[in-house]
Parts: sequence; structure tokens; C-alpha cells
Amino acid sequence: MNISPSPAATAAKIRIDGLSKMYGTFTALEPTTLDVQRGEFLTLLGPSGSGKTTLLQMVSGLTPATSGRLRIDGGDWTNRPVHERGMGLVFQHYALFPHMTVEENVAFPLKMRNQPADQIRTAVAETLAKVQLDAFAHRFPRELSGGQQQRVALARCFVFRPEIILMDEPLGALDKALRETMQLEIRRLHREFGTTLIYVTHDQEEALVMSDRICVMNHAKVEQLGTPSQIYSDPETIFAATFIGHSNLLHGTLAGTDAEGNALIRTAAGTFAGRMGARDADAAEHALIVRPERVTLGAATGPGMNELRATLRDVVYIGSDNRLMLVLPDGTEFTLRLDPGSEIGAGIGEEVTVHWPITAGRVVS
Ligand SMILES: Nc1ncnc2c1ncn2[C@@H]1O[C@H](COP(=O)(O)OP(=O)(O)OP(=O)(O)O)[C@@H](O)[C@H]1O
Repeated sequence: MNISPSPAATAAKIRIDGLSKMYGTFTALEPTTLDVQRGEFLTLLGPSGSGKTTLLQMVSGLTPATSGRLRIDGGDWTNRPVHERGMGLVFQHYALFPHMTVEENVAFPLKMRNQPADQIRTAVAETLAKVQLDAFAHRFPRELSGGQQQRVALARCFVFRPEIILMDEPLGALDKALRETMQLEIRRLHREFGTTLIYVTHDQEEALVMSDRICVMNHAKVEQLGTPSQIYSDPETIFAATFIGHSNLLHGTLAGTDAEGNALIRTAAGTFAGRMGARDADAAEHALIVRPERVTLGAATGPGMNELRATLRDVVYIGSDNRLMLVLPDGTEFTLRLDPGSEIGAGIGEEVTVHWPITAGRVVS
């Protein structure tokens, strides 16, 4: 029996195939290849200038690519004009029409598509209800708060049921509390409509909360592509480890492998073992990465562990997430999570021993 899924079921919705962008001799995006699956929420995450917007704009058609192809549903869309792509676009500045009411703004994409008036009325009412703006249908944008205006922008995008939506920092202008509410709202709308969505942000928490997969970008290229938990627990590069969540980094040089095939790294604080990251073989700089919650106070209790001695510098009580801050002789900081109620057995300035499983660490470059 053939149990392999049909090609149609596995084919990517969007195939970015070697797309690159040069401005003169400046590389805004190195040749980049990645697939976005149908119905997926993919986030481009990276610091300012890493090429996120450039990649998104090439998918939208607003910026022509220097090289590579864009394929949608298997067809070549590289040179297709923006207005023929039918994608929903939402940017940081809502760009609502100021002279139109909320209802008219949301109806606009449907009017452009010559839909019958009664269908437009129904679709607008339904979509406004989904973003909880039904009571504001007759207001003008200037009579709304920033969050409400951004909701109108979302409604105006989702109302015409685009198969692909591109969002570039859509919550960038909102305060933290409102951002968090809107993050959940966008996720909900994405699920309800089953849209394929590419989202740009430089905010790692936002990316972790919202995405099916995250594409971590730095210096005009993709550093790592994976689910939030893959990227958090198995960062492939030092950049990915430090950009997402808190990491302990022990810098050093590669010193071969142990009997189990784990990478050994020689650091100022001793030699440690960790799983070998994917991309580190030839790099100049290496580090063992271990997340604070994988480290335990006390001496190693069995084989397969790394052990470290360091000076206790501070104890930070922040509710459920109490932290011990340590410092190594070479000044490297090292943090671990302290279980509630556990005894430290040492004062500030005294030495403590900590340990973590070899499998919890990863040697990357
Ligand atoms: N029209 C242009 N001409 C020249 N350089 C450009 C142009 N547009 C973008 N760049 C450069 O390309 C690089 C990537 O820009 P891009 O806007 O993609 O970054 P980003 O990751 O989206 O950053 P941000 O989070 O700040 O928006 C930047 O160094 C930027 O200065």
C-alpha cells in the first residue's frame, strides 16, 4: 500500500528559491531558499537591517529580486505584478483611508473586486465582528485608538480572504499590553481563515508566541529555520542562541569528541561536552550553549554530566523564575534557574558547584 502523502498535499504554498537582493554592490539579502507551507504562520525574525523587509517585499512584488525565483502553488510568480498577486498586506502604519469610515475602509478591497453590494455588507459585518469593531463601523479612523485602527487594517486585509498575507511589524507602533492582545488576535484570525502568513518582527517574544516556524535572519541571510521550540532548545548558531531567550555561553576551542561522539570544547573554565551543532566544523569561534533552566545546583550525580565551579554573585527572586547569577574566573557570567524552596548552601561571593546533562548543551559557532 502506498502511504506517502500526495504531492499536492505536501507541496509548498510559497517557494522562495534563491531570491537575493543587491543595491549596487551592497547585499541586502544573500540568495535565500525556503518553503512556506499552506496555512503556515512563518515569522522572519532578526535585528534591524538583517533583510527581513527586503525578503517580504520580494514576495509581495513591491521590490524586484536581483536573482532567484518565487513560486506560488508551483507556478513562477517572480515577475508577476503586485496587483495580480492578490496578497493581503499589513504594515506598521495602518494606511487607512482617512476620509472613509471603518466600514468603508473594510469594504474597499471587495469593491475593488466588484463584489455585489449585499455580499460586501455581509462580509464587512462578519469581519468587523471578528475583530470586535462592530460598534465602530461608522467612525472615521481619526476617532479610533491606535489599536482599533490596526484592527481595522487587519479586517481590511482578512475581509477579501487572501490566500497569502504578508505583515511587516504590524504591531510596532502599539504599547506592550496592546501588542500582546493583538498577537493573540492575529493568531486567531490566521487560524480561522487558514491563511498562509509571513510575518516580520524583530521581537523574539512575539515570534515565539505567534509562529508555526521562525526564520532567524542576521546579516542578510538565514541563520536558522525551525519551530519555536526547536530554535529555543537547539540553536544552531551563537547568534540564534543569544537572540532568542537567555543562554549561557562558554566560549572556547574544539577539542575533539568524547567516546559517545559528543563535541568537546576547551574553555577557560575547563573542558565540557555537548551535542555537536550543525554548522560549526570550520568556524573560528565556538561556544557551548546551555539554557539556564537545564542547569542544577550541586555536584554531578552520575555520568553524562558537565560540572562547573563558579562564584555566586547574586540571587534574583522574580516570582516563579528565581535565578542564581554566577561568575567564572575569566568574568564569564553564568545563570541558572533555582527551584522554589531549594537551599543554596552558599553566600554571595562564595563558590558553588553546578551541573547539567551533556545532552542539554550544544556546541555551535
Ligand atoms: N532602497 C534601498 N537602497 C539601498 N539599501 C537598502 C534599500 N532598502 C534597504 N536597504 C538596505 O538593505 C538592508 C536590509 O534592509 P531591510 O529593510 O530588509 O532590513 P530589516 O531586517 O527589515 O530591518 P528593519 O527591522 O530595520 O526594518 C539594510 O542594510 C538596508 O539599509
